[in-house]
Amino acid sequence: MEGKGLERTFMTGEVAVRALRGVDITLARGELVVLLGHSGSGKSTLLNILGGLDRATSGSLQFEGKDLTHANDAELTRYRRRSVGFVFQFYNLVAGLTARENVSLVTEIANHPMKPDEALELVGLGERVKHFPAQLSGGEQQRVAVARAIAKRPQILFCDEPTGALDSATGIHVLEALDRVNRELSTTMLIITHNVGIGDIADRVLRMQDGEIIEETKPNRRLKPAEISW
Ligand SMILES: Nc1ncnc2c1ncn2[C@@H]1O[C@H](COP(=O)(O)OP(=O)(O)OP(=O)(O)O)[C@@H](O)[C@H]1O
Repeated sequence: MEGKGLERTFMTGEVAVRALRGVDITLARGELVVLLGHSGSGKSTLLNILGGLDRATSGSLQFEGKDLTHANDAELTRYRRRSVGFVFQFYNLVAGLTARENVSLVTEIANHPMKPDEALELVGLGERVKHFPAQLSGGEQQRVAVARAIAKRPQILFCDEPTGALDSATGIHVLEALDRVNRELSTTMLIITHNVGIGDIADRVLRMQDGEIIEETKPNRRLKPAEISW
């Protein structure tokens, strides 16, 4: 996917906040990219635009040869539904449903979904399918959220601070689940974090500041999540 010259200005009363100031970004198929940056640098704004949750004020956006720049609401909804998965900091699971049922919410409306148990197996929760969210740790709940996001086999997964609410040891299990999904399903991934250490599990690291990408690095070797700490 490719964004060019992306700008996003928010108007709050008379005040204009330029959250994105001309971002060029390309995500190759199957690539795992980590997006670093301090609070307020524009990471979530960029993710929301790439994921079709928001529109750029100017600039262009392409996905798999399709132009999303001028997509209407129905086209953006179709793009999100068919092609995109999201994982957010807070897991947003339905408390009254088991892990399996939470994943089924998505697989029932998708075109070629995995079986819920297969998705839960992939994130290491094969033994927990009948548990309710309250019976799972924070890291396990986040892995259910990952299973839910990938069960419809999206081409691209956007993760906004997926380990933000977790301690390092638990967060690593979530990153292991993401890493496995990326390798086994070749799902393209963009992971937002302000945790510099997480950059070591990526194919490529981008750093944002004041609405711009100011640095791009390619680690010599992509580390396994178990090899990092923060
Ligand atoms: N809906 C909105 N209305 C007005 N201003 C907004 C809105 N969303 C974001 N902003 C502003 O845009 C800038 C970038 O915000 P954004 O949430 O993208 O940053 P971030 O890097 O994701 O930060 P964090 O790490 O805290 O989530 C900030 O100055 C923020 O206040």
